[in-house]
Amino acid sequence: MSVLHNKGVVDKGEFEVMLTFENIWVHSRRTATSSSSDNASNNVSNSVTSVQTNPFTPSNIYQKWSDKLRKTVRSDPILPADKRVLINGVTGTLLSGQVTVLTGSSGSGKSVLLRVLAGLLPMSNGDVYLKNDASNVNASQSIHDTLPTQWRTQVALLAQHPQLLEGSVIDNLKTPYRLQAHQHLDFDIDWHIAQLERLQRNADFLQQDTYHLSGGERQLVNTLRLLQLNPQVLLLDEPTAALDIDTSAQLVQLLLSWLQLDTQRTLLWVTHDTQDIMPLANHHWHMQAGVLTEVF
Ligand SMILES: Nc1ncnc2c1ncn2[C@@H]1O[C@H](COP(=O)(O)OP(=O)(O)OP(=O)(O)O)[C@@H](O)[C@H]1O
Repeated sequence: MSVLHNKGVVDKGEFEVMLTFENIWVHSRRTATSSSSDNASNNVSNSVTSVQTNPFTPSNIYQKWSDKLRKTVRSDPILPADKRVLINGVTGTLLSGQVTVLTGSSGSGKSVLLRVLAGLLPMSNGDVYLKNDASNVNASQSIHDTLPTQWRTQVALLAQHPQLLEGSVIDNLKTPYRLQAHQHLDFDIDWHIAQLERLQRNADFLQQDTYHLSGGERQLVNTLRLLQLNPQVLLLDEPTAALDIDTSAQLVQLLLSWLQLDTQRTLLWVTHDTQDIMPLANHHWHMQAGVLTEVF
């Protein structure tokens, strides 16, 4: 039976709760309004109608298209700001040492959920709790009571499109240590060389210019840059989407070995390709139109 110790922290048998989220809602924030489109098209049409004589002049042809455009704009439902629901009251728990796979069609809200959990996107309602790393007892910290920079040292998001800086691979790997949140950690080149060996690359890779890296190699650098910082929760947004079969398999192995090396880690893995990671999944969640369901 589950036992609630503190808010957001529950024992789940042999596994510990690393992260739990409760009743999360996210609404879209619209910045452009339909009325401003109307005004814009009105302004154009006003200036055009003042010169109409020949129906085949460019300005009259423009007028025809402008009228058509205005009709299209008006036929759209006009939603007030904060009306569209992107995430619909979702709740879930990530357990230690476990891989949770999240599937769902394009635009269903998977990336939005990951960004909320990583503290990169504000939620309209709800809470996220992280197991308190410094404590042996079952206590947790809320995302609302934690500095974003502090939160992101423990809950890391591996984005779909890696952003690397100009310079060498090793320059990029060292970059996080310049941030205050990671200044207590030391860059460990031997760890990187060992990981590169597993990825069938030698130490020369560290000196390569990131400008010349392939999409797959960029993702590998991005992954190593995050893993070296030892987050408790790793959120993966389609990490193998741009990789060939071999590199994809290597990355899956790298991530799973990393997970198994410490019992205080968990993975939430968004994917469309259920062949690479699904056989290894402990849990499967599915998202549809912002609603999360547990498949197993
Ligand atoms: N910051 C934002 N503000 C408003 N709407 C957003 C924001 N981010 C995403 N959306 C919208 O939320 C919906 C869900 O987007 P999301 O990126 O989570 O989809 P996804 O399930 O990850 O899709 P894919 O599998 O294609 O990556 C989309 O309609 C998107 O346009």
